[in-house]
This record gives sequence, C-alpha cells and structure tokens, in this order.
Amino acid sequence: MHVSIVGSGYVGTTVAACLADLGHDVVNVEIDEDIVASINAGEAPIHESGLEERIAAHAGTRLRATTDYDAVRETDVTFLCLPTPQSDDGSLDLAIMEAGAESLGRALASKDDDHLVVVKSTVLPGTTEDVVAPILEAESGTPIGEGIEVAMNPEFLRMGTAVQDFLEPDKVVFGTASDDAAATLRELYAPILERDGTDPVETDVREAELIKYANNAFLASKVSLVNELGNVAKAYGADAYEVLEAVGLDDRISERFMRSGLGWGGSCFPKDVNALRAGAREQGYEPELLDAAVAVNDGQPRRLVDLLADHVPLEGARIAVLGLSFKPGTDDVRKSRALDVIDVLTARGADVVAYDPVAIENVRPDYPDIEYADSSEGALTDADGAVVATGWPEFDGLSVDGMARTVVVDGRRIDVDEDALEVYEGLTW
Ligand SMILES: NC(=O)c1ccc[n+]([C@@H]2O[C@H](COP(=O)([O-])OP(=O)(O)OC[C@H]3O[C@@H](n4cnc5c(N)ncnc54)[C@H](O)[C@@H]3O)[C@@H](O)[C@H]2O)c1
Ligand SMILES: O=c1ccn([C@@H]2O[C@H](COP(=O)(O)OP(=O)(O)O[C@H]3O[C@H](CO)[C@@H](O)[C@H](O)[C@H]3O)[C@@H](O)[C@H]2O)c(=O)[nH]1
Repeated sequence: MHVSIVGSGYVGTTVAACLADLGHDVVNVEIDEDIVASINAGEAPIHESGLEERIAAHAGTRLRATTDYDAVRETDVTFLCLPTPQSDDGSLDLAIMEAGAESLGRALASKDDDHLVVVKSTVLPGTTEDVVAPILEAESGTPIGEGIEVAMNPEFLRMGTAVQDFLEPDKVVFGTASDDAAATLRELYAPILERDGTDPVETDVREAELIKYANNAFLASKVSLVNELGNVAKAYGADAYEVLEAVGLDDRISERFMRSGLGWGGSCFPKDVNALRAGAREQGYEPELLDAAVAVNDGQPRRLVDLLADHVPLEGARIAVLGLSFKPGTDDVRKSRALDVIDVLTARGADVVAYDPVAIENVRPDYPDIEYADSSEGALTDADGAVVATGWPEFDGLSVDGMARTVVVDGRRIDVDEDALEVYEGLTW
C-alpha cells in the first residue's frame, strides 16, 4: 500500500520505518529539514532500538521523507502523527494538529481518487470528527465520506521499545465510521494481525480516541497507587517491593507496572492524564481519582529529597543525581522526575552534579548551572550524598569509593551493596 505519514518524530518515524519493513511504500512529510535529510540518508533521527537498521534498509526504496505535502497525493492513506501538547492550563492544545490538517486538506484538493486520513496522535473524543474532518473538508473542497474518510488508530508504543511495540502490539485499535475505512486499516496492518492471529479492536472513532486516554490514565494511576502503597509501606518500615510482588501474583492485578519510587514522567502520561482531567471537567465531570494520581506523583520527588535531608544537611552539600532520562533506555527527558529532583535540591541550596549515560545534552540547555559528570563514579567523587533518579542497569553494583559520605537515597530500586554504605534508603522500602 502507498502510505504517507505527516510528522516524523518519535511515533511518525517509528511507524514509517516499521510499515516500510512490512512491505508498504512509505513517505514521511515533515517540516524539520534535518529530520527529512536524516531519513533520506538512511539514518535514524532519534535513538530507538531497531530503528536505525530499518531506516538504513529501506531509505531510498520503500521509505523516503519530504517537506512537501504534495507527496500525499501519491498515497492511499495518510497517518497524522503530529504533536498534541499540553496548554499552560493543562488542556489539550490542538494548534499543530489543525495546522497539519489544513496543509493536508490543501494537498488533497487536487487528488482524484479516494483517500483515508488516520489520526494516530493522541486526541480527546470528538477531535477527529469535529476538528480534523471539518478542516480537511474545507481545505480540500471534498465532503467527508465522498472521497475523503477519517479514522482514528491510537498508538501504544513506549519509548525505548518503540519498534518492537509497534510490530508486536498487545492490541490494535481501529476507530472508523465506515466498513471501507476499517477494511483499508485491516489490509495495512495485515502482516501484524496475521502473524499473531490477532483480531483488531474495531470501534467508532470516539471510542478509539478514548481508549488511548483510558489506557494511559489506567497505567499512570496504577503507578500512583503503587507509589501510595509504597509510601505507606515505608511509613511502616516495610518493603513495598516484597509486598507488591506478592500482590501482583493475583491475575486480576498482574505483576507489571508495579515498580514504586519516583513516579511517572515522559512525553505521554503527564500530558495525557492532564488533558483527560481538563476534558472531563469541560464535560461537567470531576475526575477526582485522576487528580489524586497526579498529586501522589508530584509528591514523590520532594519525598526523595526529604529522605536525603534526614541524613545530609543540603545547604552547600555536593549531591550526585544519577540518571536524567524519564526512564532507562531513552534519551528523552520530557517531564522526567529527575528534573523535579534537581529543582528541589537546588532550591534547598545543594550543589548538584548530574550523570546520565545518554541524556545529558538534552538537559544542559535548561540546566546550564549544574555540574555534569561523564560517569557515575565521576558524579560520586567527593559527593556528600547521592540520589538515584533513573533506573539505568549500569547503576547496579555502584562503586561509591570516592564519595565524601556514602549516603545513597534510591528512587528506582537499583541493585546495591547496602553494607558498603553508611546510609542506604529506598524511597518506598
Ligand atoms: N512518544 C510516544 O511514546 C507516543 C506514543 C504513542 C502516542 N504518542 C502520541 O503521538 C503524537 C506524536 O508524538 P511524538 O512523540 O511522535 O511527537 P514528536 O514531537 O516527537 O514529533 C512530532 C513531529 O511532527 C513534526 N511537525 C510539527 N508540525 C508539523 C507540520 N505542520 N507538518 C509536518 N510535520 C510537523 C515535528 O517537527 C516533529 O518532528 C502525540 O499525540 C503523542 O501523544 C506518542
Ligand atoms: O512500574 C512502573 C512502570 C513505569 N513507571 C514510570 O512510568 C513512566 C512511563 O513509563 P512507560 O509507560 O514505560 O513509558 P512511555 O514511553 O511513557 O509509554 C507510555 O506512554 C506512551 C505514550 O502515550 C504509550 O504509548 C505507552 O503505552 C505507555 O506505556 C516512566 O517515567 C517510568 O519510570 C514507574 O514508575 N513504575
């Protein structure tokens, strides 16, 4: 099939490379010329396992990128993979989606045969049919349903495992308003669906939009509940990991997403939970449980620093922050809890020296005044205390020899020889 993908960031690039891998002919339409050049040169513009080799294998044959929206006219389907950020008040900001839909609609004005526009970005119920579709209709001059159709196909991939998640998904969701649109999506995803004998979840557009938010709200709230239970465990002097490992043996609960500690960050959970809270309020519903999930999450960085302050006077102390990315396996620092920890530490007068295996350059522009080390040993040298903010595997078995005082407060449960330390405190154990 001939597919165009508008927006070539984390999602658009991954989806494009994977669809090319599945045998489709794919073009990325992207406004950033560096990204376009990178894909056409066969190089991955982002750090994701399995992406580089797929782009290298297909660039110039089944995969290309362009800044020119006219390329969509040579395709049957367009996926919108544009950012849907959070406004200052927490609500969903659709300005980029609207601009993308305008450009796409204009390009489709001179296309003769049928075209399916699929929203893959995370958008609140009603956005595809009530915001995107009218723009496409106005700009193309083609009524929806008479040559142009819209559909919604939410994406559940995670940073760090994006390629594998796309190619081997737990579920595939098609939100459509017609049998034709559903059939086109089934054909496009056929290699994935046939391999596992998976049936796609087929719904109307509005349900597909909400499935994505419900999914993220559920997972984020699960981690917040786990953190609340972890905080209670700590108050009782109990180990939350032992408790929750046992709880997770219940099939109804599952052992996944049970790691308590510093909480959830990243480009999705915070903005999506906030968009859903704002959207629910707009609909006249008070989402009290989601409010609480955010409050528990926002409290964890301060709790971590409070624990450290029980052992080390922070004013003027040299404190190592180990890990900056929002989770291991990615250089993404968007809404990373590590940054909140740094904010609290510096507000309380500590001198921060930070280390991360891949994410330092993404933090430096916003935090030019803290010190950076090129290894965990370097960060720990002469430190009066350390906090673990991201659970990178390389922090397991940490060497603390050079520390002024061997005080370690762990927000991610790394593997550490507690007997070698003056103080080891886990956030929830
Ligand atoms: N990152 C994830 O893990 C993930 C997973 C599932 C769903 N999502 C959702 O997918 C959407 C995209 O997320 P992302 O992380 O890929 O965003 P991103 O910021 O990494 O990428 C978006 C890309 O769109 C480009 N762009 C902006 N305006 C454009 C325009 N008018 N025309 C063409 N290109 C334009 C940007 O230059 C950028 O490269 C969001 O709605 C997000 O919530 C993200
Ligand atoms: O037991 C756990 C699991 C996760 N986290 C934290 O939760 C956040 C999110 O982690 P994860 O879900 O693995 O990463 P993302 O790449 O943000 O993926 C989420 O957000 C994406 C964008 O919407 C969705 O597509 C994915 O399905 C959804 O898992 C990170 O800060 C993790 O450190 C915990 O604290 N404890």
